Amino acid sequence: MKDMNEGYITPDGRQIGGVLMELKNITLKFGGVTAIENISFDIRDGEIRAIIGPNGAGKSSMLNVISGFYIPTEGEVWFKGYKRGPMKPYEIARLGIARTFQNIALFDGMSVLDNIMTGRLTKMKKGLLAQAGWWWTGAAREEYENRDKVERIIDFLEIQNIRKTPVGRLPYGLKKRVELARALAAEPKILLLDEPMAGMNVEEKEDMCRFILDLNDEFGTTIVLIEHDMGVVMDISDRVVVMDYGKKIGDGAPDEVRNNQAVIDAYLGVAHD
Ligand SMILES: Nc1ncnc2c1ncn2[C@@H]1O[C@H](COP(=O)(O)OP(=O)(O)OP(=O)(O)O)[C@@H](O)[C@H]1O
Repeated sequence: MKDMNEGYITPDGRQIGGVLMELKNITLKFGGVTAIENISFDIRDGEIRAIIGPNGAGKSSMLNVISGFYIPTEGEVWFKGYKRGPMKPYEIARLGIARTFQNIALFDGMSVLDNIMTGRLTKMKKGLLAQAGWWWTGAAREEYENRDKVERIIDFLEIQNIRKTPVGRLPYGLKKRVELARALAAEPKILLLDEPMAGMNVEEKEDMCRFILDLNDEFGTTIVLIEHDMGVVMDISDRVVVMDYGKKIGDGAPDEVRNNQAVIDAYLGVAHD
């Protein structure tokens, strides 16, 4: 990879920009357990960045540090050139960070459309009083705009035909797609995907891969994903961070990481010294 301060061009010809988020010497401890030990890496504008590693390596913990949900025990997180302090969930969303979860977190009784609309809550500027006088105060226009954005996402993810269906009735793969739609509704700068293909069949995985690549392309969204399916990771990621026992053991383009001996050993379960 070339001069990282200037960004870089991917093998498929996409221009990746400057540093969007920098994680500096991150350590995270839960009592006596060190989930992350002194890890540094950056996330660049427009990049698809994967975090991989065996079970218990610390990947979810790292995603929670990136999202601002966990405050690291040591180290700093810089986002868009500013050092980030403790934040409330709505502040995280307003900063432009959205995520999906390992276990689907949707409202089963609500329609697909209403679930996706909940993803726009942090974008709504008008308060309840304005909603009461919604026509005069501009709340009506805002609602139309919100609906418009949501409809665009529904079209993009090809879920028009289920927009009125309660989420609880959908098969697993479609629920995951609705979760993605809800995260996109917040128009995030960085989208965090925690095992987006887990539990999917081959066809659902192919669809999800296509949507991730397309949304990165169409909306310019930077994506950080944790994924166990190595084929998927190597196919769609620009750069990969590899964790093992809370440490970073590799970082680079898929080909570099694939040929890294420490990574091969970690995946083959070679004993540590
Ligand atoms: N809230 C917590 N309290 C205590 N220990 C935790 C907590 N969260 C994670 N850990 C521990 O931190 C380590 C890293 O866990 P983490 O879930 O981040 O790994 P992971 O790589 O995401 O694993 P998996 O692939 O199985 O999801 C593990 O030893 C785990 O038991």
